[in-house]
Amino acid sequence: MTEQPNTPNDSQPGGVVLPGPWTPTVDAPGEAGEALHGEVIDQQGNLVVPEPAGPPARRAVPLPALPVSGKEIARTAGRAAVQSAQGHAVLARRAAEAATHAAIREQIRAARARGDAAELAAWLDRLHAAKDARRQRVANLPAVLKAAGVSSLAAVLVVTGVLLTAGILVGVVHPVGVGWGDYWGFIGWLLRLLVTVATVLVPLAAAGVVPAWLVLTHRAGQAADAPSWVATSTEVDVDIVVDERTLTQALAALRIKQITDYLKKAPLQYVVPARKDGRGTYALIRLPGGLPASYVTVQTKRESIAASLHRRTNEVWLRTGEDAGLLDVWIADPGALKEGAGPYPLLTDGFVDVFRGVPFGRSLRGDPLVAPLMERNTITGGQPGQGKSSSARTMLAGAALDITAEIRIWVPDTNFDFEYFKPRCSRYVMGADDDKIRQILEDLRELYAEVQARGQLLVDHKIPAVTRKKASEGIGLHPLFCLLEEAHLAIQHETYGKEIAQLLIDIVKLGRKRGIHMIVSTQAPTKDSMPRDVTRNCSNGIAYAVGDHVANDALLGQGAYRAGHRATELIAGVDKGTALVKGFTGERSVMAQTYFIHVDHVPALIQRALDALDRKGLPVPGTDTPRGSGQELEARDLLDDLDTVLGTEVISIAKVPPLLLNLAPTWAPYKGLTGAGLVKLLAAEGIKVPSTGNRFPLDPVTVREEIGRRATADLDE
Ligand SMILES: Nc1ncnc2c1ncn2[C@@H]1O[C@H](COP(=O)(O)OP(=O)(O)OP(=O)(O)O)[C@@H](O)[C@H]1O
Repeated sequence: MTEQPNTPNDSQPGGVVLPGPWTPTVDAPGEAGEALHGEVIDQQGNLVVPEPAGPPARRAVPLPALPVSGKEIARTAGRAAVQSAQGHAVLARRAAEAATHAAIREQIRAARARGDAAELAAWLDRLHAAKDARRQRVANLPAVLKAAGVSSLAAVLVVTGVLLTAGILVGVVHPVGVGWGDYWGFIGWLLRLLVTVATVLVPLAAAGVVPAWLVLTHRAGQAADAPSWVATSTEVDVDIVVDERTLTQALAALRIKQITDYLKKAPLQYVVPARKDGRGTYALIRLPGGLPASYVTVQTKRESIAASLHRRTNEVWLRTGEDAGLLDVWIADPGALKEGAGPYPLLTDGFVDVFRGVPFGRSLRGDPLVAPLMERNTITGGQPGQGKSSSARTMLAGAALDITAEIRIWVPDTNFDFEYFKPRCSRYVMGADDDKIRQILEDLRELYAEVQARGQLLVDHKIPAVTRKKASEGIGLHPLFCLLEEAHLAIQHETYGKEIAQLLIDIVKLGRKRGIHMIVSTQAPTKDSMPRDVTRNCSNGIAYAVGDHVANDALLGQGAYRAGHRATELIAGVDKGTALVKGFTGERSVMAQTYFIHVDHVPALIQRALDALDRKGLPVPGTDTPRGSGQELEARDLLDDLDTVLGTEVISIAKVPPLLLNLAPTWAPYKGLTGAGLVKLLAAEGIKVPSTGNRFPLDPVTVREEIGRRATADLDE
């Protein structure tokens, strides 16, 4: 029987890998602590609650300084009065909604529209419960009033009784003869005191209540449109309250005929009325007249809706709902993007099971996002300085905290971004010179050989893909995470680029089922800088601000731009650390804010992983196998291979690549090799193929002469 991939299991070498998306614990995997799903626990066992994000920052809207005329002042006062009046209507409507249980009824309508029977039943129960509770309150009202009346009467009687008794004692019984006159004088003084207190307090209370009421109604009235005759040119830019009314207005402003005609007859139908959803407002709208939602989700309409609602375009999210006529709307609170993802949850504590994914950031709505890793590859791209390296660092930090995972990092450039990962890596290359790129090529050849070897292991163990259990058995199927940073620099290298590109293609195609995850990072993927077979095989896509739809679709999938999934709307510099990601949730794409791990925080994090390995007496995964050994690392010589496949006759160069491929079918450089490519390779070996009649005939004698020349050169040396 075959096993299900990605089934967590606790029988790995090095101890128990604890479940949970990133399963932080009080100690290293396999040690004392019990797993707590998705919660971060500090060394003392306390739950670490991430700092709550502050309130959304209001954008300051610079207004030109205009001279304020008397007319403007009058209009401003008029507007305040009108809004206060409108506020009464708004409050009355809210009261009516509360009286009719409107909020519950909305949920009932939504559940009915979704066909969610369980949800519908639950909301119907809630409606009945709310109605019963109200009925009960009304039924109890006479008793309550009666009780209040009885209590008041009793209080009056008690006070009167006390005063009378006091009067009798004072006026009649008292031995020193304090008379009735003094007693009535005292009662009169008491009454005057009460009247005085009342005359001071009542106007004071009235003076407070009226302004408070006006402020309340004015605020409520801001949600309604004031008439144009009280509009001024110096209005403050108030936030638009996103509700059914403002959404309808925004849709009406699109001037789409079906919507305009429909609104003349009836209000728009809100399957889910506008309601607070995370850091924004959500609504589901049934578009009228057979209008497909895809007509509204396009860029220009989205911009227009954003303008109507005083939002940035990337704060407005429109999608086609469950059927073509349903428009799914989510509008971020102003400035919600600026809140960021908050601190990385495993900064000081916790470990990970990579089969459950690693912490990545938060969605725009504010939900935590986990990057799935197993059976996947990741491509990340965007303009310089937007956060590509940082997101790769975040993913690899997670991987490093699973002590069963091996990590290999290649940076074909001179930068410090990943230096602190070095002690946790089995292969690490950083540098831009030819030697470094050649080392990267050799490491990729080695990795490709490992892909092949792991394929055989899957066959031997009769499993279609690596599972947690198999990954933990120490049979060479442990999770392996590789990063090729600034991949375009390696792929476009004059000498080694072509082979690197071909190896990448083969590795991303075959590696994922074999427990190998490749992260390729680049700026703007084009057909020259990133083979399409690589982008197509990366089911995780992370797109920071990109310049055009080509880069967008290379990162987020074919057709993403047309369907409105656009990283082109992110603004370079402004939206640092914010990316549109695909493959992380059930949605086609989601706007994500990445956890940012400063380079200086990496050493402690890596040390935690090393300590955990140490406690288990385990080496850093992969470091016990020296480079290039352990696996059958092919090293072929082109001229020797040509000597083998060529006969004695001159042959057209176009016919040679299939012969080479036939000789070494798994040798990456021969895959996809063309006649023109072979001409270039031979030129690099010092053999010039003539173009004669555009046939480029290859003379085997030339090849064998070169082999002979090298042999004697070796002897000469
Ligand atoms: N998630 C984030 N939150 C906050 N700031 C971030 C985030 N990611 C990146 N930054 C900021 O952006 C800067 C650049 O990030 P990073 O080096 O990851 O960008 P890059 O896209 O890899 O750039 P380059 O292509 O030049 O290497 C960081 O130093 C940091 O200040």
